[in-house]
Amino acid sequence: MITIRGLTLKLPEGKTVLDRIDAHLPQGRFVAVVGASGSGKSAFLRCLAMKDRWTSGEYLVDGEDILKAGALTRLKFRRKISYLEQRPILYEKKSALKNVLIGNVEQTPLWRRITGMVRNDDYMGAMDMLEQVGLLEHAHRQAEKLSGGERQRVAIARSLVHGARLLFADEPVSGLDPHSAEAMMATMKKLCADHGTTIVAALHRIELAEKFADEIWGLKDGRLAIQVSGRRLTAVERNGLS
Ligand SMILES: Nc1ncnc2c1ncn2[C@@H]1O[C@H](COP(=O)(O)OP(=O)(O)OP(=O)(O)O)[C@@H](O)[C@H]1O
Repeated sequence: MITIRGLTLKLPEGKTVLDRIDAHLPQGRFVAVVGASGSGKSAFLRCLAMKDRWTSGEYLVDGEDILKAGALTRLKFRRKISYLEQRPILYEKKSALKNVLIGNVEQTPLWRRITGMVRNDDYMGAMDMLEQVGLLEHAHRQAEKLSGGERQRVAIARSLVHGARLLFADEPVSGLDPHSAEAMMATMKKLCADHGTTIVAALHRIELAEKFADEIWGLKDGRLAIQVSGRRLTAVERNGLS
């Protein structure tokens, strides 16, 4: 269980981007973060992924504040989390499988990186991940020949293959056609339900959040204005976010 207490992010010039956010993030949940442009969705995800330094607050992981923990505890936590960019960069000439295997590079000894030799375990792990994101049949297709949705799924597989259990995805379906966006949302939902991965994704489209996410967190001017679970937003809640 992860608990966020009083997460605040202030910019050096004084602007408050995130304002005393409190939330619980249980394992295996698919959380959609919605809100108007500029409400703080990206900043929120970047703070949760520990890419931006919190101005104040507590980030409790199984009861321990990870922001105050020792280097080893922080490192262990960082290994469990992954951050997916809006437009992930893939090695265009390499296959989907190779791209996923590259996710393991940081855990690969130098001599194997140089020789390009892949351990059987890594190969199986990458193929498992491709299967989980529904891309097994495209494992050997070059990245440049994949559709936008397929590329996003390669990126998800790559970000989870090294054992991350917690994925923060910034607008993972932006730029995808409606069908691919739905397929991507279904893939993320399945990763949470079947594999216990916890996913927090920023989304522009509330109807996608309502259809696929377990919880919807609504940001308004850097504050967590709405937290709903298992239901659609009311008209008042929707209007309040815009
Ligand atoms: N490093 C920064 N420097 C200046 N302003 C920033 C910085 N980071 C965030 N902001 C400001 O903080 C607010 C929140 O930005 P953020 O990108 O998190 O919003 P968002 O909800 O993700 O928006 P969008 O949906 O347009 O991507 C915005 O007003 C933005 O301009």
